[in-house]
Amino acid sequence: MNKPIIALDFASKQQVEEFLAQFSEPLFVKVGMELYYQEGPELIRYIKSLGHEIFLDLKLHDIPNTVESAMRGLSKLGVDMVNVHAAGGLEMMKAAKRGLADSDTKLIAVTQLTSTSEKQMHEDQWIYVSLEESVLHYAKRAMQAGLDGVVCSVLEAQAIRDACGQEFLRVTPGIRPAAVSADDQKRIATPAQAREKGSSHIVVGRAITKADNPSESYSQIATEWSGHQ
Ligand SMILES: O=C(O)c1cc(=O)[nH]c(=O)n1[C@@H]1O[C@H](COP(=O)(O)O)[C@@H](O)[C@H]1O
Repeated sequence: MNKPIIALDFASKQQVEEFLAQFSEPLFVKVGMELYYQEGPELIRYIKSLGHEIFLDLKLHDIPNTVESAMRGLSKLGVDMVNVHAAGGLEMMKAAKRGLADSDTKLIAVTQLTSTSEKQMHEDQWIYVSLEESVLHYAKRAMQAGLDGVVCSVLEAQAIRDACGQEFLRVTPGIRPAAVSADDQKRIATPAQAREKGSSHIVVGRAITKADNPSESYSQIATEWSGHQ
């Protein structure tokens, strides 16, 4: 079972240091734009030096040439996973993969953000199919481009596994233990539902980072996710 990925949505290295000091085991952490735009590559090197796995979540979405060059730069960081927006298109996703050619970094594509409802997708994007159909379409395009998987919600994970196979990653944020509020997320599920419905990875931020006892919250979520309760 893959470790839950902890979203380090903090504003500074100091906050990251204080947070990570509460854990003794190797973790799988996600560095997103809030942190990376403040602390940059140096922070990635620091987290790697502690022995943690890293998902660098910058959600690239630009013309193919720009994305390829950006990925070539990111490939030197030696992170475990990076992402792009599938909405950038097949050519952009192929370009992103070319940029990572000399590294082992896994590349996944964001389908529809977990903060997006079907109604919002219709109103904002004028995509007039069901949300699941849109996510599935993006997943198939990502697979066609040679990517390793997608970011989706738990609600679409099973359909993607059926269509794209077990090896194609289904990385699912929007995870909320029953007692935690949904905040801005729309398509949410518990860690146990994620396991039952075919996620390959779960991403958890505030339910751990804002908990009174983050390490205890992490252990509970990891236990529920693994099914060994
Ligand atoms: O790519 C992501 O990681 C991502 C995609 C998505 O569709 N939804 C989503 O919430 N995320 C990220 O996953 C994390 C979820 O955080 P919490 O809602 O606090 O658990 C955040 O860092 C988001 O940026």
